[in-house]
Amino acid sequence: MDNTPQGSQMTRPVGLGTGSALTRLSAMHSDSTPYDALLLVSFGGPEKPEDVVPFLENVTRGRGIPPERLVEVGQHYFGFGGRSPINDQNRALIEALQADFAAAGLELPIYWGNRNWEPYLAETLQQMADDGIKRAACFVTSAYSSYSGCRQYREDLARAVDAVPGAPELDRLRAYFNHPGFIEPVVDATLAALATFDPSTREQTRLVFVTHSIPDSMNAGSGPEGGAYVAQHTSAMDEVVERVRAETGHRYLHDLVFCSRSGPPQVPWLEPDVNDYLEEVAAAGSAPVVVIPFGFISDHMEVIYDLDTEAAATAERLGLPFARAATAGIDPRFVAMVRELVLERAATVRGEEPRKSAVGSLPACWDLCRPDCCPNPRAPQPALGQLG
Ligand SMILES: CC1=C(CCC(=O)O)c2cc3nc(cc4[nH]c(cc5[nH]c(cc1n2)c(C)c5CCC(=O)O)c(CCC(=O)O)c4C)C(CCC(=O)O)=C3C
Ligand SMILES: [Fe+2]
Repeated sequence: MDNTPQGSQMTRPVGLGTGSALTRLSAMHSDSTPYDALLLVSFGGPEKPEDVVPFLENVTRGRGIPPERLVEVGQHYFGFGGRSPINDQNRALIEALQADFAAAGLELPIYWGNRNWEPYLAETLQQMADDGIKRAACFVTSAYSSYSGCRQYREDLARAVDAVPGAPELDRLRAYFNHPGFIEPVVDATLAALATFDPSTREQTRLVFVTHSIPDSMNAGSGPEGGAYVAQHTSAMDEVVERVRAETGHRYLHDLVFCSRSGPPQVPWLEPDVNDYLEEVAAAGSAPVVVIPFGFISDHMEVIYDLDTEAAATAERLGLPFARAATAGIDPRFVAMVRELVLERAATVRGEEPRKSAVGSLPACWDLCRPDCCPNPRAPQPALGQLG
């Protein structure tokens, strides 16, 4: 599949020396009509110890998480001073996006709202309404399709719109697990992690692709045909492995594994858990491991606790050389991807047929979800961004 990035960097006439042509081109490639804002939609996290319990209550309301699991997860947060890294990472992403937009001549204010912590989505929509925002594109900080990463955010948005008279119209941008702006930073992070290992044994390394576990049933219901969560991760993983092969000349052994399982033990969730997987690697004769948290776009608590703390300790105990690949974070390619997604969707809404960048075995994701896609595991609720 063609993977040339779309956008101004390709068509900019370098060295033509005609300021007006440059200006015209950049304006043409930065037409975000009909959007007058971008809304960053995220999970939210606690910022101080007193926030931890109310945050966890928000996350788990009515979800049947056993109390002992909540105590355990609370400890993860308290271990880091009661502060999740996620809000600061979203602040950094917004700053990077503002700089990227400005450099591209895109004048679009950026707002931020969360599911589980301040700033809550409804407060932000109120601010947007007060500022006269009429229609906004929504970038969700989850790259893959599942109830938790897709529909639940669309339900959150529908509820917030409902609560705010005069709220702007909202379009959720497509899932981006296979956008080159996401895949390329993961490839480079994997290469950088591999480079920390001794060249003489480097090719024995296992690439351990890690994402958030979800219930098997949630995976089965994800996407229009079901199974999209695992299918999208598998496709992204295969693409990264192939690009690493192209760079290094070696096709590394690799697997898709999971972290952060919660929920009652009798309910099956996606496996293997990363720690169990490392045990298997050790039992099979040991190998260096590069842990690649490609299910997360930045270093969330799952990454700094479940991987950097827990899985790293497991690897150490087992004597496996361990390196953790960086997340996309504010890599300039990832930041530019957000801009491309806004402009792509804006063009689609205007009735144009923009090129939709996607790499690997799956096409670019759909803009609007089918009503039966990623169903709510409890009871159906109104959700934004679907067909019909
Ligand atoms: C697919 C997925 C993503 C990726 C998509 C996305 O990014 O949205 C994600 C992200 C996140 N999950 C997060 C935190 C938590 N998730 C929990 C619980 C759960 N997650 C689930 C799934 C996912 N979660 C599920 C099926 C549950 C069971 C309860 C339920 O059905 O909803 C719990 C409860 C305690 C526990 O059991 O772990 C916590 C505290 C944070 C913040 C981290 C930080 O502070 O940096 C982030 C970014
Ligand atoms: Fe979660």
